[in-house]
Amino acid sequence: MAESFDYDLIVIGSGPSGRRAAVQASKFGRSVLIIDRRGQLGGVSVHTGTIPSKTLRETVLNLTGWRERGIYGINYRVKQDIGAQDLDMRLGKTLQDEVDILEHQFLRNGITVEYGDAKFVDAHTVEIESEDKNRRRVSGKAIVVAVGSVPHRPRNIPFDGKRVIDSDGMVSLERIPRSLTVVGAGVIGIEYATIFSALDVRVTIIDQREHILDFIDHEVVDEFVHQLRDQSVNFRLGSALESIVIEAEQPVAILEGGRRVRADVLLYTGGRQGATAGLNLAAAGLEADNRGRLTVDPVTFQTSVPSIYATGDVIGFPALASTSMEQGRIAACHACGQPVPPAPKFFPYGIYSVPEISMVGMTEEEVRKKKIPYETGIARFRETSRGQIMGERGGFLKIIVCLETHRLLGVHIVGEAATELIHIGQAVLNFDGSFEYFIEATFNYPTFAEAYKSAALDVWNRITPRHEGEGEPPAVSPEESAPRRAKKVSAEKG
Ligand SMILES: Cc1cc2nc3c(=O)[nH]c(=O)nc-3n(C[C@H](O)[C@H](O)[C@H](O)COP(=O)(O)OP(=O)(O)OC[C@H]3O[C@@H](n4cnc5c(N)ncnc54)[C@H](O)[C@@H]3O)c2cc1C
Ligand SMILES: NC(=O)c1ccc[n+]([C@@H]2O[C@H](COP(=O)([O-])OP(=O)(O)OC[C@H]3O[C@@H](n4cnc5c(N)ncnc54)[C@H](O)[C@@H]3O)[C@@H](O)[C@H]2O)c1
Repeated sequence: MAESFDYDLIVIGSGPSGRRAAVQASKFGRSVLIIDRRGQLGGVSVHTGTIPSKTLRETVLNLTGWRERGIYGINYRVKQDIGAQDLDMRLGKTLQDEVDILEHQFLRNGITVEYGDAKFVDAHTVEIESEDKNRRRVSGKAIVVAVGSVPHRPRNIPFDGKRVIDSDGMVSLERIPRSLTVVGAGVIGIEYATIFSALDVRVTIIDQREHILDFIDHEVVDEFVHQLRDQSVNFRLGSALESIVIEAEQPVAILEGGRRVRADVLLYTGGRQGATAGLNLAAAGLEADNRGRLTVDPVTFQTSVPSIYATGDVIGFPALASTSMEQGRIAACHACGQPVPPAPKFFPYGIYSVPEISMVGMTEEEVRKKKIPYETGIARFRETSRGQIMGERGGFLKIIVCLETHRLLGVHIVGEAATELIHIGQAVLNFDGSFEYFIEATFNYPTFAEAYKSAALDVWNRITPRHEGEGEPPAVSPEESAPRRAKKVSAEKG
C-alpha cells in the first residue's frame, strides 16, 4: 500500500524560492504547507533584504532629488533635513503591502501557512515548534528546504545593533548617521554605501580585496568607482579588518597595518551563510558545508535525499531573489512529477547602487580568457536625447559581440535604469541573437533603450571595412536606415 502523508509538499521558508515552490505545487492541485519562523510571510527578501534596501534607495533618491541634480545642480534637494522617520514611513508601507499580497496569494491558492521553527525528524517528517513552544509533527511526500541565509557574524565583531550592525540592522536605524564605515565591499556593502552617500553621509568602504565587484566588467567598475570618488566616497581597499574598538561612543575600525577609520556607525557586510543550523539535518540524512549550505542536483534541485529539495540562498551561488524564485518553481515541478523547465542560459545581475549596475552574459575579461574574437560597442547615456532630458551626467551601455558569428556575448550597463534596460539584452542573448537586431529594430524615442542601437552601430563601425578613397560615408535618409545596409548605417555614428 502506498505510504500516506499529511501534505504532498512541505516548504520550509516563505522567501522568494519557498513562495514560488508553494504556489507552483498548488497550481498542480497538490496540498501544500508552508512554514516560516518569522511570524510573517516574505522571508529575508521582504523583511530585511531586497525589498527594504530597494525601498530605502528609492526614498533616498526621491527625497534628495538625486535624479534632478544633473539639471538643477548638486545643491538641489526636494526635502531638507531628511530623518530616519522619513525613510521608515515608506518602508513600513511597502513591506506591509508585500505581506498582504503574499497572504492573499496563498489564500487564493489554498496553501496552508504555519508559523514556527521547523526541524527534521526524518526524510519525510518535520517538527514545528510555535512561538508558545507547542510542538507538532507533519509529514510530506516531498519537502523543499528554502530557509535562506543569515548575515555572517564573526565572533570578533562587537555587534550591538546600534553602532556596529549587520545588514539586518540597516532597516531599523534610529538616526541617520553623519558618517558610516562599511566593512565588506560585496553587493550589500556597495549598495548601502552608495545609498547613504547620496544622503550626504560621509562613507568609507573597507575591503581586504584590492578591487571591488570583480565579477563585473572592469570598464563598468572603473566608471562606477570614478562616480563614487566624485561623490566623496572613501575607499580603503586591500586592507583586512583587524578589530573594532569603541572610542567616545564611535566604532573605530582598525585595519591591518594599523590604519584607523572612525564613524558614527559601522556596517559589517562580510558575506552570508545558509540558515541550516537549527534544522537537525542529520535526522534527514543531510549535511551542510562549513557555510551552512546544501548541495543539490543543478537541474532538479534535489538533495542527496530524493524526497528533499533545497532552493534559494541555502544552496549558495548566485543567491539572488530572482534566481531563487526560478529554483523554487523548478523544484516544485520535479517534486510533482511534471516536466522540469530548463534554467535559461543567462540570468541578469542587478546591483541597486547609486548609480545602478546591471550585466548579463560574459564580461570582456571572460571573453578574452576564452580567446573568443570579439568587438565592443559603447553608448554613453549623456549622448542620448533621453539622457539630455534627464540631465544624466554619467553612465553607459556596453555590448560585446563575437566577431565570427556576430552573436551578442554580453551587455554591461552602469547608470539610470540599468536594471530594467538589461532585459532587452538578456532576451537577445537567450535567443542567440546577433547585434544586428539592435540596428534593425526601431526603438521608442527618446529612451535610454536607444543606447542599444548606438552601441550596436559603434560595433558596426569598428568592424566594417571602408574602402580607400570612399571618404565619409554618405548621409542616410530615414527610409534607408534599414537592416544590413551596413555601410550606410555607419553614417549615423561615424
Ligand atoms: C540587504 C540585501 C539586499 C538584497 N538585494 C537583492 C536584490 O536587489 N536582488 C536580488 O535578486 N536579491 C537580493 N538579495 C538577495 C535575496 O534577498 C535572497 O537571495 C533571497 O531572499 C533568498 O530567498 P530564499 O528563498 O532563499 O529565502 P529567504 O528570503 O532567505 O527567506 C527564508 C525564510 O525561511 C525562514 N526560515 C529559516 N529557517 C527556518 C526554519 N528552521 N523554520 C521555519 N522557517 C525558517 C526565515 O525566517 C525566512 O523567512 C538581497 C539580500 C540582502 C541581505
Ligand atoms: N542586488 C542584488 O542582487 C543583491 C543585493 C544584495 C545582496 N545580494 C546577495 O547577497 C549576497 C551576500 O552579499 P555580501 O555583500 O554580504 O557578501 P559578499 O560575499 O558578496 O561580499 C563580502 C565582501 O566582504 C569582504 N570581507 C569579508 N571579511 C572582511 C574583513 N574582515 N575585512 C575586510 N573585508 C572583508 C570580502 O572580501 C567581500 O568582498 C551576495 O552574494 C548577493 O548574492 C544581492
